[in-house]
Amino acid sequence: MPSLKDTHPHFDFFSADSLPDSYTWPPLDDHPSSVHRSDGHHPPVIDLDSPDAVDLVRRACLDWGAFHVTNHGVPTELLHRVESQTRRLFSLPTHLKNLAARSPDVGVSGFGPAPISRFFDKRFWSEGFTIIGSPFEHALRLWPDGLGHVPFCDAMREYEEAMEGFTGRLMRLAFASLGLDESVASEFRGGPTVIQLNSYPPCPDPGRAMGLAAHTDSTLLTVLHQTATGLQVLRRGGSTGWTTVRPVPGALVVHIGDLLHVLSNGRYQSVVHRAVVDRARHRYSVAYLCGPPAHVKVSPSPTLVGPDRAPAYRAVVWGEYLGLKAKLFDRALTSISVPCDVLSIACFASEVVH
Ligand SMILES: C=C1C[C@]23C[C@@]1(O)CC[C@H]2[C@@]12CCC[C@@](C)(C(=O)O1)[C@H]2[C@@H]3C(=O)O
Ligand SMILES: O=C(O)CCC(=O)C(=O)O
Ligand SMILES: [Fe+2]
Repeated sequence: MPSLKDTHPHFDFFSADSLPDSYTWPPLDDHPSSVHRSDGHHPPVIDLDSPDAVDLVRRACLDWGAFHVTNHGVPTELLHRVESQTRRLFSLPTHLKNLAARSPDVGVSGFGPAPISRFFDKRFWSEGFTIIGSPFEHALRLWPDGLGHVPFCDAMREYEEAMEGFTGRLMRLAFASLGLDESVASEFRGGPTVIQLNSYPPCPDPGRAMGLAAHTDSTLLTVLHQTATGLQVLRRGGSTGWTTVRPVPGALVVHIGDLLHVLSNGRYQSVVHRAVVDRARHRYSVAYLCGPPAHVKVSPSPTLVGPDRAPAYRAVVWGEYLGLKAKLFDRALTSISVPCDVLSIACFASEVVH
């Protein structure tokens, strides 16, 4: 079984009093400690029970590709429990973490740097634990006494159930906001569970370290639970640089992923985001990555395609798209876009027919 040492030589984040060269990035000008923005410049907070929720979601998706949600129905007690089990997991000693390291031959689940880290020369100041399906097998290796894994697995299973309900509601809202039939959203429910636990230890030089580099998620939607500052988003079309998404107590953050970008034929763009780190605070985040069932093809919705609006992307299933992301990273979405010459032929053909 490969250990973390094989895939990513272990580095003790806590004993470092300066940044090693392999962790030193060019200065992050937009690090929250050096940027002070007005309060208006922030992804909106949407009350899911608001009668205007559909319009608010449409505006947020068009303007930001990200928003906060309150009244989401996920119990506060469960959010606390998931965060405390996440802390418990990352505070395990390295020799135990090595027993549950991600192994490329077996899959993506387990401890390791975020999979996209291999596209960068410099390392991320973070650790990740990816859960695909049940965490039971990995958790039993970490807590071999027969009981230690129970509170961790219970919290993750309950979170998964709560997220299935919540993302079902969100997908219906997103469909309605695009003018699509809400009932079709149910076809995209029930995909494999993917939870990404992230840990960002305190860092001696946060302005030159990167928690998680800029990326979009390969999902329909991602729900992020964060209680400390660190998430930043790029507002599409704006020239305003990185915006720090400060945690809103009790709210969950929602990101548009690449597959909703495809389904909406580019009307809703996936949000580019990253995580930065702090000098004093150890930050944790929990991402629930919502994708479609394995066999479901995602393509631009026929309702959003017409004679004047050709499909901008070809159909793709989640597994294939994840493979493209793992190979091409930020060129994955472009790799499934329909080239312009094909588009103009399609437009011409439809003009001839009509
Ligand atoms: C289903 C998945 C999405 C993800 C790759 C993965 O196979 C499991 C981990 C996910 C994650 C979480 C951190 C950011 C991200 C870009 C990464 O490196 O791993 C995402 C991947 C993704 O959305 O492409
Ligand atoms: O920790 C964060 O704020 C971002 C995490 C994230 O982008 C991810 O897990 O995909
Ligand atoms: Fe992400």
